[in-house]
Amino acid sequence: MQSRHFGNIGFGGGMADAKHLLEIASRSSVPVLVCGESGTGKEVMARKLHAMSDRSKGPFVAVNCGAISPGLVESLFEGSCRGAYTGAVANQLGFVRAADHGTLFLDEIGELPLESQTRLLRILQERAVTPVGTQQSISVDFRLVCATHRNLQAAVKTGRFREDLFFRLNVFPIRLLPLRERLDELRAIAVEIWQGLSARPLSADELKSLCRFPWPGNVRQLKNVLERYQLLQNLGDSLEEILAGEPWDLHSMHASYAREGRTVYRTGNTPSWKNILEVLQECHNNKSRAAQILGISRGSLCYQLKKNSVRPKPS
Ligand SMILES: Nc1ncnc2c1ncn2[C@@H]1O[C@H](COP(=O)(O)OP(=O)(O)OP(=O)(O)O)[C@@H](O)[C@H]1O
Repeated sequence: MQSRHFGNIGFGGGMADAKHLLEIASRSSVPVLVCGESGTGKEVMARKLHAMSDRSKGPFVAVNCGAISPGLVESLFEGSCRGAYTGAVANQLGFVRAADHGTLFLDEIGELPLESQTRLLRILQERAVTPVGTQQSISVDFRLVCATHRNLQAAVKTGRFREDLFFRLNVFPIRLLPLRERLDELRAIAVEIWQGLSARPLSADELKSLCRFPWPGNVRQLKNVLERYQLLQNLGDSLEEILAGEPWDLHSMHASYAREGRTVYRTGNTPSWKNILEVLQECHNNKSRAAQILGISRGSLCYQLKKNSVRPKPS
């Protein structure tokens, strides 16, 4: 369980639309579900929502549901009294009561085992907990914010997530787009992060370099790169060099883009030979589709294939 102060991360960078939604959500205590790929800033959102709400003076309790073992859910959420089970040497408040008059942030809610989902549903319905080892039901006043990188609706369809719980959580959904889909906002986010690292502003060339990459790791990856750059620039490393050394795991991104029929490289840069081969494989050698994903014409793709003397094998 963590209960941390809200850092100095603001909304300057690329969160204007989300800020508008947060302003609406902050005026009430309705449950909020923040969806988005890993690193898009879901926890940042949740903390900001708490800070903007009239619960800001209360606690913000963040729980990573993916890290809880099913056997401990009951006591971790509802608390326990001393002696309730072997090893219970002291009373435990539990996550829910720790968030009393504040916000309970359940990160990776899609990872919560089914059995634990039932328990959470009951807590939400009753707005109360019963600590392990007691018969006493204790009312709690908390605001619930959940986050997930999973498609919970799909998880409901496959029976992996309870439908009734989904509807309880999905009252006010906010979707954070991957950074590659808000490249126009990338500059603002980069400037904001960089301001916290250096007194020197980022140059136009540096910003241009940052915009050339698709950032599969989203804002987290951008932040890591900028932090590394801030440390290494004094040793003579250029931003280009640091970017070139990044492990760009584009594979999963290509796969999802191929399914959705969208383009990976929107910034006009020429894809590398390795990327061309990966995308072709992903598209089962459908050249039109591969060209679309790569953001180049079919003719350019055929030229590249010819130049490298490769004939895609029939799939
Ligand atoms: N708008 C932003 N401005 C500055 N930094 C940001 C912004 N959004 C996210 N970050 C930074 O990016 C990193 C990842 O953010 P966060 O943990 O909120 O993402 P997440 O979507 O919750 O990730 P995960 O799903 O992996 O838990 C953090 O270091 C955070 O400070």
